[in-house]
Amino acid sequence: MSEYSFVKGHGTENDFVLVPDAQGRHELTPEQVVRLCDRRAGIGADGVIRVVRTDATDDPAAVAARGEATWFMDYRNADGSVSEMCGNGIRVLGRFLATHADVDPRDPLPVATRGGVKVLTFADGRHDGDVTVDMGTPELLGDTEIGIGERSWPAVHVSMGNPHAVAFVDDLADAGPLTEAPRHDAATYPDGVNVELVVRRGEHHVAMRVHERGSGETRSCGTGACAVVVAAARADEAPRGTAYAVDLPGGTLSITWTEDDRVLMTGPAVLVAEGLTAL
Ligand SMILES: N[C@H](CCC[C@H](N)C(=O)O)C(=O)O
Repeated sequence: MSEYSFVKGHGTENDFVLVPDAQGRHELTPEQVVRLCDRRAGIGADGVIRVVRTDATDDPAAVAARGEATWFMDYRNADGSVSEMCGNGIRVLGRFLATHADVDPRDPLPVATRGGVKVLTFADGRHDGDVTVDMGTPELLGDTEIGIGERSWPAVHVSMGNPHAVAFVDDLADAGPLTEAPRHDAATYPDGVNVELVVRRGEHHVAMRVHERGSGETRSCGTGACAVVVAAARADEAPRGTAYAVDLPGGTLSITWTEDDRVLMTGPAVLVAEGLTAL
């Protein structure tokens, strides 16, 4: 077993183990990711983020982003599966780079992901404030349905680079404990899906729960909150540029679907510990 340095962080209590790997020497196996995420036998997290230079990995998304982004976010879910994008995680990655690498928080920070290059900006150019992520253009892909226990709800299929099914419910408690993946159409979601349940709290104000593909119910999901706002803004016929407040069990995110069809997500990012771990 070799030792790796790690940093533990979270964004609205969606938590991650970051593995700094600038030179691309620590490609992680699914088994290693599962061990890192184990909340008893490991450090514990909803996912793992390997932070690697785009010129130090042959991941196609990183190779395609060379010249545009120095850093690549290699995101894995707690079950070891790979995901295209992680909204809370990329804010935590930004915080790490602004405090541990030679990244100047006064400048926009492009980061390569499997869902394309995302640009981060730091509030007031400070390394310790909220982080805004340009999450790119959402895709509204039609209507679908999800099922939990005896119940089912219509849902909206939204992609933020990763797949989401957004269901408006009367009460977030209606679904009970989200102990297993909600039923969904396998043809629509051949690689699984992140499922969001949402209620309205006021004008341009919603609250949600999420069952994440590969991680189970989490306290927050950044891409999920973006998918929720796209579905809600369309249903509300809200003017583009309207900021929505999204309450999650782990905190609140501010999300805007802009006039040029991009989604901006703003929220906190907290580093809570760093150390060494055997893998
Ligand atoms: N927690 C992440 C989402 C991870 C999505 C992952 N579960 C997937 O398989 O797409 C976020 O803040 O966006």
